[in-house]
Amino acid sequence: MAGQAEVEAMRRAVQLAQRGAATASPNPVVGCVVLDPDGRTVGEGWHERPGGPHAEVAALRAAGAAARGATAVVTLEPCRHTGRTGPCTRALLEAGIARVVYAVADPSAVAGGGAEQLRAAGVAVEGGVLAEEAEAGNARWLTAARLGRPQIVWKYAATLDGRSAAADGTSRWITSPQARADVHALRADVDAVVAGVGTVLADDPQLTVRAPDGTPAARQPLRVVVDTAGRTPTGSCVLDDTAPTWVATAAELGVGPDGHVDLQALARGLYARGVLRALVEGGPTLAGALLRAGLVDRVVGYVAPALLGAGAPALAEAGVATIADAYRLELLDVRRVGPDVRLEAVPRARGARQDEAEE
Ligand SMILES: NC(=O)C1=CN([C@@H]2O[C@H](COP(=O)(O)OP(=O)(O)OC[C@H]3O[C@@H](n4cnc5c(N)ncnc54)[C@H](OP(=O)(O)O)[C@@H]3O)[C@@H](O)[C@H]2O)C=CC1
Ligand SMILES: Nc1c(N[C@@H]2O[C@H](COP(=O)(O)O)[C@@H](O)[C@H]2O)[nH]c(=O)[nH]c1=O
Repeated sequence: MAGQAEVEAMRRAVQLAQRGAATASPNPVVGCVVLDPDGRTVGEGWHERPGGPHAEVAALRAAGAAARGATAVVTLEPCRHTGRTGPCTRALLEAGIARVVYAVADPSAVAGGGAEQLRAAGVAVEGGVLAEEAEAGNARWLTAARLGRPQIVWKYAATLDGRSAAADGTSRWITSPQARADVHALRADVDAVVAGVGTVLADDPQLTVRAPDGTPAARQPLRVVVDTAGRTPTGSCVLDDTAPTWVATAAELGVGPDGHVDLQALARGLYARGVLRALVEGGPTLAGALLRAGLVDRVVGYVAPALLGAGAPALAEAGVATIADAYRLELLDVRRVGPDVRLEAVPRARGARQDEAEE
């Protein structure tokens, strides 16, 4: 059982971890406190940026010789892999740490298993201390690590009758400037903005984060065009130099069951590029295919009080033939944005009706 001093040290380590909140991505935030056998803090550290020292290494450096026989209290299970820096398990062993207390297990295939390795080397190891607090501070990274892919948010803009373009293909603009500013806040909060080549051909979108006056933000997410045969025209706005762009083709990723880009490979490819959360901005065909592939974790809909009566629906074929197969979602949030309504929802298990789900 972790003693009082260790629990307090973990609380401190959770705070320290947050110092890396703005800079650690795509790495996790991690904090570490080294306690001597009397429970006194002899070193503190946190992970600041990818390529920089891990929290354990920073704390061990601060502790110096006092680390021998001491306890390392760390918010994430120490890694056992060599990435840009060496494994933390080795650093802990070399420093002579006698006991390791961690909060959350490392779910990643390459880095996980550190606890076992330390135990095998004779270190006393205890996990799960203040796990909830540490988990909350690292939710984005942990979700992606457990899935082995980014969290995928599908955003669409539609009229009250559920259309995302008019009969002639025009769709600028369905929603208000206020709603579109909200979309730019969504973009600013993700690592990639994804669209199908159909949207690129129809809209020539820029897919960047911009202020209302058009000024691009300093930090831009990766732009991704899902484009089986590489039809993205040279000169497309999405290929300008405002932000990096990945044109994801079948030549690179292979084809999925429907003959287009393999979407599971796309998801893994995004993760490999450090994308922890991706925003899919259509169009309806790609959104339907992602839903079928089980690759939509959250939906954000902007609904404008307008009617079209004809034109493309917000969502095309998604593998639903009968009402029992409908995707049912749990509504998390509904609010007005200017004249429009913004809805946020998460998919539930297929086929679960609202009334059944409430029983
Ligand atoms: N209001 C809104 O929120 C939005 C509206 N729109 C509107 O939607 C329309 C464009 O729709 P749409 O053509 O459906 O656009 P999409 O962006 O969904 O592009 C569809 C294309 O993506 C490519 N693709 C690559 N891999 C896959 C895959 N695994 N599954 C499915 N498609 C794949 C396919 O072409 P290929 O196989 O050749 O690669 C496919 O034709 C325009 O009118 C635009 O204005 C678009 C976005 C948002
Ligand atoms: N029409 C429509 C949207 N369309 C989405 O925005 C993209 C344009 O991005 P950009 O060129 O960066 O401004 C477009 O290709 C499509 O994905 N979004 C909305 O919030 N409201 C709207 O009414």
